[in-house]
Order: sequence, then structure tokens, then C-alpha cells
Amino acid sequence: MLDKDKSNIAGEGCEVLVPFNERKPLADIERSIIKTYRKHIWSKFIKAIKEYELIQDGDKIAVAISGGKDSLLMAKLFQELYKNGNQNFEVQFIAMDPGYHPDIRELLEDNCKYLNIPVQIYEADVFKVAQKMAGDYPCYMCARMRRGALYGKAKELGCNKLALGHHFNDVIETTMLNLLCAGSFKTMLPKLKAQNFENMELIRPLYLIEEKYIQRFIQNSGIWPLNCACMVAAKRIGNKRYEIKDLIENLKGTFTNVDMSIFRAAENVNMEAILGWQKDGKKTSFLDEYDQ
Ligand SMILES: Nc1ncnc2c1ncn2[C@@H]1O[C@H](COP(=O)(O)OP(=O)(O)OP(=O)(O)O)[C@@H](O)[C@H]1O
Repeated sequence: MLDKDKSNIAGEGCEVLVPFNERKPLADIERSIIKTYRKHIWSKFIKAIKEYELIQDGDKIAVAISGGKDSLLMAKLFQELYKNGNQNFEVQFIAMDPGYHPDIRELLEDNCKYLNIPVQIYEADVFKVAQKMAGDYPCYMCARMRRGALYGKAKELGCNKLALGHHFNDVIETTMLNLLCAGSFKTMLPKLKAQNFENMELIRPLYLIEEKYIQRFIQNSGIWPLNCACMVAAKRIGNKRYEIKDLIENLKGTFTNVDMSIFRAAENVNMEAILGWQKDGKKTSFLDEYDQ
């Protein structure tokens, strides 16, 4: 029997991913990653690692698991990579408990145990502090604090990289969010150097994987992932990201491959047709180079 009560654990207003079936045996779940989802998940994972040079020999990678669908898949992908012979790196699986409801914490632990992910869970008072410090708009503060708490733990474990579960749709939604809401052209990069933590890099190995395949994989596996376990903002603050998600979905009806076009736009910026840009905090106008 599927435990229907688990659908009530998510914050109000969050989309709940209901499994299609009972939890499948672990061996079947693992096999499906490299068989059923070879094209849309496994190959894309490998491609991102190669194309963006995400892993180097001797890396020690902290794989950050929130317990949501994306990071659970990411953990399994790293394990598969290791099993398939790439052992030039080490991984540590970390989960930060920002003040989860006990039921959510239990779901996280149960999923990791079932999926054989040896996760280290540690506490950080993120929810409470973000709410106290940032009142009605805790999301930005919470995101920053969460990132800091993850980098800190990775560093403590002697890791030089922190892997996050952002995927293809997160990337194009970020591009569109910046364009439509912030008036800037800026995407989410597959890797970047941490500003406040020396010799630490952030990597995003799911960069090329479309969210719909992650959802399908999780639902077919019979796993109930955490769905936005936020205890603070929940439905209180309208989330522009959901609106952008819908917008892109609607655009797909009129423009062929619009998602890929948004993605490619950040690969094909034509510097000869741009009014201005910023680098290292310095603003430049096309006029600065016009007469040269
Ligand atoms: N509490 C946490 N502990 C460990 N890692 C986390 C935590 N919260 C977020 N992360 C990491 O940051 C990534 C992005 O966080 P975000 O809250 O945007 O997750 P998401 O889009 O819901 O993804 P997921 O499905 O993995 O939760 C996650 O995929 C995960 O790698």
C-alpha cells in the first residue's frame, strides 16, 4: 500500500510528486538509471561532467542531499559512476537539517536508507534564523544561509567540491527570471568558484538533465521525495519561479524547441550586438570599444 499520508508532509502550496507504483527493489531502481533512462538521464550526466570538466582526478566531492527528487537522483548517479569504473574521485553525502518537521526528517532518513545512500545529516538553524532576521521575505536569506552551511560542512569534511542538484529547467528558468524580472542577461553556471570558501568549487552535474525525466524516474521508482520542505514561507510568498516555469511551458506550444533556444542563448552571446556588460564588478558599454 502506498502511504497516502506522506503527501500531507509537504508545505502547503507545493506540488506533490505521487509515485506511480510501490517502491521498486533497489537493484531495479539502480538498473533503470543506466537502462531505461540511459539517454535522458545517464548520458546527460556524463556529458555535463565531460563538457564542463566537473570532476578532476583526486577530487573529494560533497554531494548535497536535500531529500528532494533532484538530489536523490544525483546521489544515485554518483554511485553509478563509481560502480562503472570511474574511481578517480571520492564522495561524501551530506544533508543539512535546517529545522525540518520531524516527519520530513524521517522521510529523508528513510529514503536515503532505502536507496543505500550513506548520508551524514547535520543540523543548522537556518529556518528559524532566516525567519527572525528577514521577517516576511526569508527566502533569499535562507538560500544564502543554506549555501553557507553546505560549503562549511564540505570544507570540514576535507572536500574541494560541493555538488548541487540543479537541473536543465532550473538553468533556463534562471535565465528567464533574470531577463524578465531583473533586466539582466545572466544564467546559472555548471560550476563556479566559491567566493567565501577558499579552494572550494560548486558543481552542478544535473545541468543538462530535463526535470520531466527526473520526475518520471522518481515516480516510477515508487519514491516519495521531499517536496519543498520549507516550514517558513510555504504559500505566503508567491514564487515567480513557478510563473516562469508555466510561461516556458506555454511558449513551447508556439515556439519549437524554445527551452533549448533559451539554453543556447547563454552559449551564443554575440558580443558585437550587446549594449553593455559587467565583469569583475566593472561595467563596460559598447561605446567604450566603439572607436577602437
Ligand atoms: N537541506 C539541504 N541539505 C543538503 N543539500 C541541500 C539542502 N537544501 C538544498 N540542497 C542542495 O541544493 C540544491 C538546490 O536546492 P533547492 O532547494 O533549489 O532544491 P530543489 O530544486 O527542490 O532540488 P531537490 O529536488 O534536490 O530538493 C539541492 O538539489 C541540493 O543539492
